[in-house]
Amino acid sequence: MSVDLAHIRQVMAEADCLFNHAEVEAAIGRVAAAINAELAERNPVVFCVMNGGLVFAGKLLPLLDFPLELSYLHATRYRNETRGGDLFWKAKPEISFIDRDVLIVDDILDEGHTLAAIVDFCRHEGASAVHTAVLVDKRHQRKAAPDLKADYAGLSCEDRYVFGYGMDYKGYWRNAAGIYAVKGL
Ligand SMILES: O=P(O)(O)OC[C@H]1O[C@H](OP(=O)(O)OP(=O)(O)O)[C@H](O)[C@@H]1O
Ligand code: HPA
Repeated sequence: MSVDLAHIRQVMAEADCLFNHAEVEAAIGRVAAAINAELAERNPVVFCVMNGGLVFAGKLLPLLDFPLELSYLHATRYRNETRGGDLFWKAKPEISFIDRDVLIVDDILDEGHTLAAIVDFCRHEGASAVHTAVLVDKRHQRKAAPDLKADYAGLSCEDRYVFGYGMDYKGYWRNAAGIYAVKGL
């Protein structure tokens, strides 16, 4: 599929900045402090949810000051689109986490189907406790379950399609150094 780079550039030029670099970094610092306070003695396996969780995990991990193991998994529901579909596992966890605490790190809790499915998977596969951290929780009433929340959420954003800090618009702008909302979405 060919990509219209002019459109991709225009989306950034017209986007609304919801959180600038300093605001996002401060939020990541707060999440790290909370995790340090609560999980330091739990010897967790931290799973970065690819691709979106990459930037958040990369910023968060050096701020955690206790022993942990790192791995990744890749589950996707959006596949470079702006609407979610069925969850598709591109890579299931390879490291054993039976009887271990697991910390799932992802960029965004939107409708929450992705996080809920990953949490179910980890519990089913024998994790003793599953903790969740997201950079952004999107505010709306369409959550997969009404009480669905992450244990740690850096920021709460309005109900718009957002990108930056790992989150993509059509596969682009995961590298944006702030969190932006697409004009009109
Ligand atoms: O709460 P939900 O509505 O389920 O959406 C959140 C998920 O969607 C995005 O992943 P995506 O499917 O786009 O895969 P990607 O991270 O590879 O872009 C994001 O990284 C979350 O994992
Ligand atoms: O608003 C979003 N932006 C980027 N990726 C996403 N995945 C779910 N919601 C979003």
